[in-house]
Amino acid sequence: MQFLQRLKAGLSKTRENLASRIEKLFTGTQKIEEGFFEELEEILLGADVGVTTTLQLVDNLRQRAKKERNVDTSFLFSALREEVIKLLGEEVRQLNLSPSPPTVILVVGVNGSGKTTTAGKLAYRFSRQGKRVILAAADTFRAAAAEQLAIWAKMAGATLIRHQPGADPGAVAFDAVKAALSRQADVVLVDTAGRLHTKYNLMEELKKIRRVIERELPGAPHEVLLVLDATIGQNALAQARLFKEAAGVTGIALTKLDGTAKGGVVLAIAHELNIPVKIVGLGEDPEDLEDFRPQEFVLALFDKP
Ligand SMILES: Nc1nc2c(ncn2[C@@H]2O[C@H](COP(=O)(O)OP(=O)(O)OP(=O)(O)O)[C@@H](O)[C@H]2O)c(=O)[nH]1
Repeated sequence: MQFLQRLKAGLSKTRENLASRIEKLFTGTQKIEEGFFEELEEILLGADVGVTTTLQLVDNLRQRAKKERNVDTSFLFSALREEVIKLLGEEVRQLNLSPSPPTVILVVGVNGSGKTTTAGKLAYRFSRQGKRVILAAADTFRAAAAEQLAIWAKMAGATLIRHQPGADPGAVAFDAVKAALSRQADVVLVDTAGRLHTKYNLMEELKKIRRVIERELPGAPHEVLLVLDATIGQNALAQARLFKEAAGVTGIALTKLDGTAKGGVVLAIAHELNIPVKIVGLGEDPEDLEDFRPQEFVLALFDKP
């Protein structure tokens, strides 16, 4: 319940954008005609659900309406919710943890998306579960990134592995995995750079970090978590496509869902990228991280306050 309340509060701008307009449309409609579906399309597009996903959702509703004898708005409202849950998948998708520790989680994404914060929050969460955690500052490009991670490491009670600014990020990842093996750590979180001189360099560097990790610990990284900032809406999709190819992303952490009007982008991510959203960020504090629960997300998005 707490998650739902927090999500509802966080998504209040998206809800204003989506839930109240949908409610107005559904309560104000007497007869289901094409205009109804067109308006629904417009509302979904306005909440950053994206063209492809919106067209698919509304088309599914049209088909369902055709099949029913007595179509009314309450039928369509439940159908819409069902379709969205189908799209997101009903299950909560947990982070992949290795049955034999350490688990290595590579955290990737562009600058400012919330990578360091998410790595820190995860470290905090794992520590609270009694796990031994190593945080690796593989963003050696930006000196402040390691400082920021050091603060999180302290807060979480995690061990920090860092090198000098400008050092080889692969070497940091190497040391972190080695340290995890020798100290019998449970989880290694590798925070990476979000910007280099070129996109090409960044992607090559991520591949290299992956190779180093794989070589040191076969089967790792067990999770490549792409951090996306929900407030950028549809632009998150382009970023995700880029990282999906280069880094072999296995899950998404969607940050800054608190206070965005563009929460509908979750639907587009689920539909168009086929990468599960596993984690959501709902603020800047250590506890502001939750597993993504699709059913509650849909409630938070569509239901009246
Ligand atoms: N409101 C809110 N702010 C967040 C969330 N996650 C991260 N932030 C903030 O977003 C800003 C950027 O986060 P960082 O973790 O530094 O992002 P980064 O991707 O590591 O960026 P670089 O370190 O520059 O590569 C910081 O001010 C964070 O506090 C969230 O879920 N909600």
